[in-house]
Amino acid sequence: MGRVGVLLLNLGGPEKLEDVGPFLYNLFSDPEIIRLPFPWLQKPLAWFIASRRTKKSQENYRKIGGGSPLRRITEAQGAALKEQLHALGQEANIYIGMRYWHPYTEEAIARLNQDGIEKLVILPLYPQFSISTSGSSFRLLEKIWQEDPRLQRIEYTVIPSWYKQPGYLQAMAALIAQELDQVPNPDEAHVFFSAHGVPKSYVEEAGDPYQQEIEECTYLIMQTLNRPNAHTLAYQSRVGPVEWLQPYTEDAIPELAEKGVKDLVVVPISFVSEHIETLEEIDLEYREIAEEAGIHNFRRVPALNTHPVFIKALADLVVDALKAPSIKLSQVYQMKKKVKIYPPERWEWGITTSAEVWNGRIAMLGFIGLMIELITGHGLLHMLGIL
Ligand SMILES: C=CC1=C(C)c2cc3[nH]c(cc4nc(cc5[nH]c(cc1n2)c(C)c5CCC(=O)O)C(CCC(=O)O)=C4C)c(C)c3C=C
Ligand SMILES: [Fe+2]
Ligand SMILES: [Fe+2]
Repeated sequence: MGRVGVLLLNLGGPEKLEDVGPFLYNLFSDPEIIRLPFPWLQKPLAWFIASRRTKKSQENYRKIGGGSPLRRITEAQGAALKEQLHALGQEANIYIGMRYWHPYTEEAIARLNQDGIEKLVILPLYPQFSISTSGSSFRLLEKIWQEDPRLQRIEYTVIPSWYKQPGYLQAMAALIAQELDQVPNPDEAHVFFSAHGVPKSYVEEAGDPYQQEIEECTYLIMQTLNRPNAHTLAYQSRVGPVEWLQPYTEDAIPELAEKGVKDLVVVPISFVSEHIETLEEIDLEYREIAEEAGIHNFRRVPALNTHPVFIKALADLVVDALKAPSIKLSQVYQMKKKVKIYPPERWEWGITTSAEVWNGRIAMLGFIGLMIELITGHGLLHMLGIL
């Protein structure tokens, strides 16, 4: 086998408070994060939303020490993975490609090109697939691949999602068990899975398999845990005015308290590292909601970070992927069957899918304009500097 590389894909996070604005701009510039009818509107709207959100987001990052720990943790995961692969007899270089902050995916690709990597495993650090996370990174990679002929010589394979991997499930179950055993009556504690949300339309209209993969993952973790505890799944971190997957974490916690739950063990399920949504949103915001609602024991299961069973699971995924028939970037969306590739782009006359898509887009544009006018007191054209 030639020189082997593993490309770890992740979201990225601002390292300093000054990074928050440009990080948010990068995030909202992604059409997989805000789906807009007209591409030309993407950048101005990204700038607008990022400018409005920066201050509040900076306050949250300040509460967790002034920046995201994501880069440091992902680098530690990469180093541990390299060591574990070596122990399994598989030498490999590890590359980290972040979607919205340093080290960017483009930088990782430039480095693996320089190193002369001949065989590459693309492994997103998201256990479940979503259009907005792994899907967005895969789309970016497809574009980079098309533009760089050198990459076409690399034999690569993609791991689309891996939430069923036994080692991953065991590591999650071990961390949950450890937390349950800290409460006075472990069997009475309620296990509360809090997944990162996505807009409901991603699942219902665009066919994102995310909700189904999260639900199945929750079920598999509870089976692996093999304890009698009751459990709930809810979704956190909603952004913007549209409906996201329900129930929302901030509503589900007081509802459980009302039903008499006193001990709550919260499990962050969509992400394998500590980040702002665990350290700030769960540990500070949801804890306050829970305590006000009468929950005595609020415990949060730590993220997997460099848990040895988890790192072994990642190494097993890589070793298995190197042996299996390769999966191409263009195949991922076919495998995640329900995902529609893109809405039809060409106009067709009559009551057609295309007409409905365009009607929807025009309505959406009107809606965005109205929202901006309501929030700011100025019209969209005024905001964009056109009027
Ligand atoms: C699997 C995890 C994630 C999904 C799904 C996801 C979808 C999604 N996110 C936003 C908007 C924001 N996300 C932000 C930060 C952020 N998001 C994830 C993970 C998922 N996002 C992580 C791990 C992080 C934190 C990185 C870090 O700095 O530690 C932010 C910025 C923070 C803030 O201002 O609240 C935004 C905004 C949307 C709109 C979306 C689905 C469409
Ligand atoms: Fe997010
Ligand atoms: Fe948040």
